Amino acid sequence: MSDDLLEVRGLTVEYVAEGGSVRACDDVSFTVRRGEILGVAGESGSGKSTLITALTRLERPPAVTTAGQILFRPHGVAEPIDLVPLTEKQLRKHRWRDLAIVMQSAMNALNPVLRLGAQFTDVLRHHDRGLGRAGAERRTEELLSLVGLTAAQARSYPHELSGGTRQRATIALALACGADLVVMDEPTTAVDVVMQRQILANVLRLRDELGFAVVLVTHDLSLLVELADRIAIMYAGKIVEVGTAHDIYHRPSHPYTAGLRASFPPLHAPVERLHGIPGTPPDLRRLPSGCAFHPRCPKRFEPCDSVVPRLSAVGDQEVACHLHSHDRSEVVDA
Ligand SMILES: Nc1ncnc2c1ncn2[C@@H]1O[C@H](COP(=O)(O)OP(=O)(O)OP(=O)(O)O)[C@@H](O)[C@H]1O
Repeated sequence: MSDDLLEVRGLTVEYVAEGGSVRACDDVSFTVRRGEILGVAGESGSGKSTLITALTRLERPPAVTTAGQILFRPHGVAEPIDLVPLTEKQLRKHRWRDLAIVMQSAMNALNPVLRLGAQFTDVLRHHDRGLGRAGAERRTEELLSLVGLTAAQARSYPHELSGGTRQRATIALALACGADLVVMDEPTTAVDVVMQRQILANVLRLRDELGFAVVLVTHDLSLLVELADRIAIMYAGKIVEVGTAHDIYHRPSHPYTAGLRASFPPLHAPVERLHGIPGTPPDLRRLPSGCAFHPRCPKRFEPCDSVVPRLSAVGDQEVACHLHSHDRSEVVDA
């Protein structure tokens, strides 16, 4: 069986409006291996949430996927499934069981009028018709204990629980059906830093135990460096660099990655001075010519304002930057 669980090819998502469309995800390609944690980072507006909602086929108008493939290879399936053309009914077969989602706010995922335990047993029994009530309750307890919650908490309504507890419950719910891929969009923004660390440490432990892969979106690069195996950096709707968490942190190749890294506190050293990236991300309706980052880039040179750099391999990383173009003639001729 292929090691690649997910292979995204040329995914393009546009927000369609009368005055013109905005391409918030532009020809995005990457892979997610079985059991790996792939982080996606970038400033606000870079297209992270757009990518995630398209990936899980949850985008709604005005967002439209206009090109690309999302090839998914869940367990027990011989040929990869392209999620892009599937109908909602076809997708339902994969949701929870193969592909689970943890959204920014746990309140959106949990039904406010159902006790926590009932939501778990509903999901479990929907996906396993042979599972009796007692079996579903036992499994619910197991799942809640995985994230440190008690059977007593299963009898609570979501509003009776703290934000952190609700978010842990959402993660347990996402794991209820043994999904191969769990997609998380800023899963801990609603909770304090201590709880954030606890929740993410839980995700890491569960991943080691259960072997699911995670696509984790956050603007917090230092958090990803601690948690992710590989990191994809987005800027203006494009992936500009992908590499191991170690390389992204210690040897960033794209000047944007280097700037993003410098704007976060060091992992294990006192904070001295943080250097932000000058300027702001571009308005996607009026993208700069060439590399979208060039107006903010300290290393720009002659091709940068006229030629869009392509994502290409540089050692173990992939980088879209003219500084790393193998073939400068390609840059000059284009
Ligand atoms: N509903 C919408 N209608 C039109 N354009 C939108 C809409 N939502 C997002 N966009 C456009 O897509 C861009 C990317 O937005 P997206 O939410 O995917 O970015 P993000 O990286 O997730 O940002 P954040 O970290 O703030 O959530 C925005 O800058 C905006 O131009």
